[in-house]
Amino acid sequence: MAADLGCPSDEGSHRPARPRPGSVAAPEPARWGGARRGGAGRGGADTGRDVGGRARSVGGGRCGSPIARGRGVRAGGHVPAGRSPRAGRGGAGRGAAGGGACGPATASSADLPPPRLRAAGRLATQMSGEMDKPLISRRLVDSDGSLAEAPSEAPKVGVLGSGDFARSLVTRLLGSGFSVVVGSRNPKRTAGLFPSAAQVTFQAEAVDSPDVIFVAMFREHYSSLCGLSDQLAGKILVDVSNPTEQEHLRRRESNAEYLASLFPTCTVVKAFNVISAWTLQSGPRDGNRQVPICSDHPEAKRAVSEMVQAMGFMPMDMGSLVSAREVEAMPLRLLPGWKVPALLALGLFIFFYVYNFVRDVLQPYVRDGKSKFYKLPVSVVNTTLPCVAYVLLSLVYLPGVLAAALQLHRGTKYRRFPDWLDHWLQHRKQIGLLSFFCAALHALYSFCLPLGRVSRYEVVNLAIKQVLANKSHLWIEEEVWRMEIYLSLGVLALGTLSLLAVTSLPSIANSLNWREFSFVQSTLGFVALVLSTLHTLTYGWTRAFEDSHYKFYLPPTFTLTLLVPCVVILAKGLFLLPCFRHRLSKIRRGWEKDGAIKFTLPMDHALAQKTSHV
Ligand SMILES: NC(=O)C1=CN([C@@H]2O[C@H](COP(=O)(O)OP(=O)(O)OC[C@H]3O[C@@H](n4cnc5c(N)ncnc54)[C@H](OP(=O)(O)O)[C@@H]3O)[C@@H](O)[C@H]2O)C=CC1
Ligand SMILES: [Fe+3]
Repeated sequence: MAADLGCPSDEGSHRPARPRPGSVAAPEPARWGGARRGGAGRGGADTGRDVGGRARSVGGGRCGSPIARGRGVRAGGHVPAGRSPRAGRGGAGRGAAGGGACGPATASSADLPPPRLRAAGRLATQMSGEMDKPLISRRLVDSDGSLAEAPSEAPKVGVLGSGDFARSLVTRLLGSGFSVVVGSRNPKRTAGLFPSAAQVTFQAEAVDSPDVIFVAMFREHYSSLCGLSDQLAGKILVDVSNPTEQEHLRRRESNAEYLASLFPTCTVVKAFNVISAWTLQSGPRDGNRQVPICSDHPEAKRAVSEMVQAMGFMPMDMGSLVSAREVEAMPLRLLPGWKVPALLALGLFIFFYVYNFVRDVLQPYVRDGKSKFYKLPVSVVNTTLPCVAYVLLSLVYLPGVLAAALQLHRGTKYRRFPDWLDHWLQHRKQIGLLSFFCAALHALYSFCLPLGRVSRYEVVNLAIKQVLANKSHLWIEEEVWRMEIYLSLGVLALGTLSLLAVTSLPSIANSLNWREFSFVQSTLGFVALVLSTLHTLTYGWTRAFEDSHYKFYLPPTFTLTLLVPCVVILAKGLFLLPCFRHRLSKIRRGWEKDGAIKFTLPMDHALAQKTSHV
């Protein structure tokens, strides 16, 4: 908490001595015209006036779209003092008591000067006007491809810190049409790391003019900014930080809330923490465009959201600053939703691998003393993978069958499924993708089998046997047909599974309507299950009925794998019978057996009318 930190409230004494303006800043581009950054007139106050003036003229009427203008007006509107929950947090009591918060003792967010917020609104408005421009604006790119010069009318944004994240952020901000001032403890050392269009200066100077300041530093260094609390008052601080997993578990308070408690006169917005420095630099991609944002101040949130959009990302409103903890947990998650399916796949793999090992390796060794341990790396794995793929695929469709059976039994769809079934239904996509992964590996292993020494020796040995037995033509018609059908069905099943996997990608799924999506996932998925079953049956052929294939009294593996898929296929077939199908479709349209809602299908209604006078 703030109190632990004991940030000094006599802010003046801690403020670092302001450097001689212009001593280390990036070389001033000639085209900057009115926006004076360097030379004798580059002092903080001057810069502030320039930016303020610019913002005013932009807010006055040259912003982009009418929507953006409308937003800008709202954003710039008067904000009632009591609206910000921060007002309660950093109030006079805490300040007067000289608590942990940095800055003037009596200040609170209720005192946020409206001009600051108006400027933020104007900034957002101006930014949204830039949204339809390319991410890396042409005029910013030097002939050598580097970012050179920000346009003079660009809205100004501050960035504190000069690390990896700050550098990528600055590059993207410049490329999106912003003017950026970077605040560093040692600008001389770090200036060369930034594009020449960025102004790199001391922290105290950097926070003077911008209304939105990104704090691209680690949490433990936030308190070192306490000396700037006077200058930061009323500004929007964007917290981009991420805790480590241990820090997240140990601390109850999010980094953003901690920053807000240190600077009660500022408005803190949590954003960009889920975007890596690399993504910022290389530009947003489909899968990671979303930027969750939260803040207690709607106007500040809107201003940052529009910046996010201007930078090519998609803002996602996560509510007030209490959500920051949840937002900070997002990058810590390791493949959420995959844990149970992955454990299931691993469990099945171990089970079938051990089963195949006992049958194919241990049994010949124990019974005949034959060493078949060479089968462990490829052969046993390749017998195991299709079993896992096949069972997993049937487990994608089993919960749907169970849910239908439950609805038929209950005579309603308005009762919750048990939790385990709910979770199972939610994990079907991951289970399906793992099934596809195992099937693809099975195909690859099968392709590689002829490359191994084993199959080469087997072919040669068979040929020698044929020669010794004086046989010139080995051709078993039934075997040939079995293998041809088996291979063809396998390829068809894998092809259908690939289609399912591709359509589960968000970018493809979003381009399909609901009917198309459900046709692919439900109908084609079921076709894939049937094809896999036929593939397994042609592999097994008559082996299930031959004693020699029951090793240690264990049935062949394929007979085990057929159990669940056959149940699913039979149940699906059963639900297609008119009596079940009709009842199920009534239930899914809201009909209940004994409940309050009596639902009559239009057809029944017509029938009832026809027969009512009989
Ligand atoms: N890297 C990434 O991909 C991502 C990072 N983040 C977050 O961004 C923030 C910055 O990360 P990153 O850029 O990687 O970290 P770095 O360590 O590379 O940079 C941190 C910067 O903080 C500045 N700083 C200010 N005061 C201090 C101080 N007292 N001690 C040390 N440094 C100080 C330094 O700049 P100077 O010396 O110029 O003052 C330094 O360059 C972190 O909170 C991180 O969680 C979030 C998402 C992704
Ligand atoms: Fe196969």
